[in-house]
Amino acid sequence: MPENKCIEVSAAVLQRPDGSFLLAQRPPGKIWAGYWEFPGGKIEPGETAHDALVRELHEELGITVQTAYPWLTRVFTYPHATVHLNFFRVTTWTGELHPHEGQQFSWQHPAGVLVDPVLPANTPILRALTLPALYAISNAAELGTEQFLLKLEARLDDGLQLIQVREKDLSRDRLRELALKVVALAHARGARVLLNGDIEMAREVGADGVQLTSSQLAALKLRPAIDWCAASCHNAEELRRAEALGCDFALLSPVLPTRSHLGASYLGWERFAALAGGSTIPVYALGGLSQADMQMAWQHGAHGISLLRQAW
Ligand SMILES: Nc1nc2c([nH]c(=O)n2[C@H]2C[C@H](O)[C@@H](COP(=O)(O)OP(=O)(O)OP(=O)(O)O)O2)c(=O)[nH]1
Repeated sequence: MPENKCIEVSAAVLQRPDGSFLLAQRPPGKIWAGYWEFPGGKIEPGETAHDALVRELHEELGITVQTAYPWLTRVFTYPHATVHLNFFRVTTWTGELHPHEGQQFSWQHPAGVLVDPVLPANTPILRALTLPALYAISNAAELGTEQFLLKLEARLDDGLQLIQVREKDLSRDRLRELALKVVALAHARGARVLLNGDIEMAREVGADGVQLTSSQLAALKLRPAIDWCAASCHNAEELRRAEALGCDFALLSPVLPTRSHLGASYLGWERFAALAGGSTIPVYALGGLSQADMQMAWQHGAHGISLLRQAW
């Protein structure tokens, strides 16, 4: 088989409301037999990635896909070929799961996958699945620190899992103080915190990661050594840069007009979809949104949404 052969593949992250997803074991006789993967297969000539997904899930599992959101893509080179994987999140389907090709299936949770081994191309995909749909941005600037911390506690109790501390008006000392409190509250409830723009302080306060500003993204030659590294992007060039730097996910904004940038231009959902489509890292939609926009964001290729005022 020629080395440069690139196989187009569609794969489904079949998700249940509790967040668990289905993995399938590759059957004997196939390349990488015994390895666990997301159900799917090769795109046939003339098919779209979505068509192939629907066909494969019908053939392999006997189900009919009802809702499939385009999510991530990934190119990976195996000794046998290079694969271009198109991952969809499938949230509704009809029919009972029935293994038509004799393979094993297992529902797994993002917090800890218990089957082994998983196809090597899928490692970052499993990590991306640990990211929640909602990414909340702090708003101590408008609420005041005390009020913000009270609201944060309540949201954490409601299940908030990912927070960005972004307070441009605070002095470094006040920001450190706030970030330490946010990290303590969040970690007590298993939530993660990223600090905007300050890699050193993110480490100092024990944050889980850093949210790079677009100017940091442009200037950095290497991904900062910290568990989670996200980037704030506004166009295709910045998104490609975030992917190339090895960022774990991106924010893409502004999707809609926002109160903080009145009169500024915004992307709109079609442009958002064109930019986020084909991304190799999860993209959160940001700007002028509310929780009610989640479905819209998923339909346009977002991993989820990021909220500032509307989060609290
Ligand atoms: N289905 C699937 N394939 C994956 C995943 N990750 C990954 O690297 N791959 C690779 C393995 C294979 O090289 C390729 C899929 O090809 P395949 O041989 O399974 O496709 P198929 O089901 O159409 O098989 P066949 O009809 O040609 O036998 O993509 C994944 O999560 N799901």
